[in-house]
Amino acid sequence: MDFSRYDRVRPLLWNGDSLRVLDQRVLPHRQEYLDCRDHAQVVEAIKTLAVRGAPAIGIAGAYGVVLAARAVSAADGAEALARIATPLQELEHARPTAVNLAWAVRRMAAALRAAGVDWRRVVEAEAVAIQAEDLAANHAMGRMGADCLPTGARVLTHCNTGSLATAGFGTALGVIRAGVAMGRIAEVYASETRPWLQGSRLTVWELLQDGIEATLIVDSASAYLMQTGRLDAVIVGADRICANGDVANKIGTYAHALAAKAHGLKVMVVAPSTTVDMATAQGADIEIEQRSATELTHIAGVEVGARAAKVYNPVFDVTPADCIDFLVTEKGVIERPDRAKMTACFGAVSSP
Ligand SMILES: CSC[C@@H](O)[C@@H](O)C(=O)COP(=O)(O)O
Repeated sequence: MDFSRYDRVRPLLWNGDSLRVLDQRVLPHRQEYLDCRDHAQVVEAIKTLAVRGAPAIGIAGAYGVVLAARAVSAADGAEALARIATPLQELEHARPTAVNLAWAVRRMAAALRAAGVDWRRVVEAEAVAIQAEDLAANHAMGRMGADCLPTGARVLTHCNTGSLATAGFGTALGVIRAGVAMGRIAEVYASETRPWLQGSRLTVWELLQDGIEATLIVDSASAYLMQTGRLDAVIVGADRICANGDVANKIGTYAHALAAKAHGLKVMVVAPSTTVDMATAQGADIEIEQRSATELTHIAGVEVGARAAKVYNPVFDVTPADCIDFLVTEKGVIERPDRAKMTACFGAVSSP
């Protein structure tokens, strides 16, 4: 099936000299691209969420390595790598929870280390390959995930896992696009995703570009929708998937998953294998990013919270493996993931 009509948005455009980043901070009201010409601008774009979503920050990080490497002169790849140790650290640690970023920076470093005199060409080709592989993985996952759904499914998704969060098409949103195209999905609900509103600002906008109508709900309405029989499945992405199948994803995912289990609904997690981190044994070992208090106290720059309030703003949570019915990667679908099934599919450690 041809999904091209559902595949229009591109968050990252490499033009050979610079990385153009669709600025997600100002969507959906303005569509503006930032032009990143050095690795520091890429780091800033990742930290400030101009580019966000686990696979997308991995791809941005890869092009950040290209820009860092181009700024040095060296006889071969190994010498170039030695000269960009600090930029590599800055890129790898721009955000802590999504493993795709560290994975991509390490894969780029490995390519550079092995490259000879033509290292400039090699390093650019590696970043282009990372981006192309992510798009291909999303198309494959879309089909496989949609095949797991009953015809006429009514689904809820959280955060934004679409083209904006990836090379294109999306992970969980890719399954939703494919499911709509294949006639498997009848209704889509998107939770607004406090505090940064990835759901209401980005997911709803993306789906509208494709002519897919989504119904927006507040995050805390999901259990009520399940209780009143309006949903069949929850479909989400992931920022890091551990060796035992535990999944870190946007804060609120765990609550949706618990409610789904209490009401007998299916929970599907969709992510490329670049999100799998077999070196992290379990969810409790994942560093959960904390972001600024103003994300809660202000909305669109306007202060709405009481000034003296203490704020705690963890932006990811961990859904235990036993809440997950389907784990979809480009390598296939794992039902009820656990350590043995994860090891059989991904081996002991998957990072380069
Ligand atoms: C395909 S994106 C999967 C996840 O990265 C997504 O659900 C998510 O949690 C993104 O968080 P964000 O803080 O917006 O980068």
